[in-house]
Amino acid sequence: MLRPSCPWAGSNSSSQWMQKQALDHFVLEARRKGYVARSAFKLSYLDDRFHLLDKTRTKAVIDLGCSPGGWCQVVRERAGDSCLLVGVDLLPVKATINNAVFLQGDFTSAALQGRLHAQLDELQLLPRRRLAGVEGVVDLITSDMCPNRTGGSEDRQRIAELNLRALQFSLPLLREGGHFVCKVLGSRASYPDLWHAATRHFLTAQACKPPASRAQSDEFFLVAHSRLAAPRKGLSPSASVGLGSAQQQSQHTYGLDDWPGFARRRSPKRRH
Ligand SMILES: C[S@@+](CC[C@H](N)C(=O)[O-])C[C@H]1O[C@@H](n2cnc3c(N)ncnc32)[C@H](O)[C@@H]1O
Repeated sequence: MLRPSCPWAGSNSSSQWMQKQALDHFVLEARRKGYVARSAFKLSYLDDRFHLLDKTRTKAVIDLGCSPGGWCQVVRERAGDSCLLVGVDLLPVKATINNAVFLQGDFTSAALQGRLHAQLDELQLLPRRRLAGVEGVVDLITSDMCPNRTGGSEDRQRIAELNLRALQFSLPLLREGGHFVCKVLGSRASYPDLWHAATRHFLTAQACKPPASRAQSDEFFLVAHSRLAAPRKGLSPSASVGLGSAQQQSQHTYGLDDWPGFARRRSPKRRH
């Protein structure tokens, strides 16, 4: 959402946010390239760096927290039209994406997860039984989900819990060699359980800050690359595989998200 109407304009923080958006390089670039959100450049960067998407190999992607649809646009662009794409968000998706299924609701609710499993079943994306055991078939699961932020340390805890649930949900669905990416807040110390699980189940795990992620934000992305056939044993929570700089991470304070959910809820119309 690039140029929202702004019924709440007048409060300092929202007009500051609008000013920042108007001048922002990535907002202008997103508008030029037809992305519905500047966040598209975060996934593009992560893909350039970690090779998550491929036109011939990527057959199925799940995007949690997908509204307004910037990441889905990047998936469609980079994985091609035949890649199955399922998105979930509390809010409706604004982008028009061919051959994609969107489910609106709270990812953490049993009802939404039931609908999601039914949808995955219909698309034949549920784990398959093989002679050697059960195997997932999804190539990439992303989560840019971010609960509305209060600015306190509980934000980090809430997103860490949400991410852990997303990873627990994702592990059985991902094929061997598949990837999991999620937005994290703060340094690795803010999400020890998530980090531990990522390093056990994937070949590498790295926290990365794309240039499109605002410098004043404590947002990073955890990229868990290449799901292992079986989890590593005996890895302590402090073990590091491809660890980003914790010192660099801890310099960042809370900042604004891209066109955050609470704002979109108040202003459903998008103007071009
Ligand atoms: C930063 S935005 C995602 C932007 C998206 N990646 C894009 O490029 O367009 C975060 C989204 O997470 C969604 N979200 C937060 N908590 C959620 C939950 N429990 N279930 C589903 N969606 C959630 C919000 O509604 C919001 O749209």
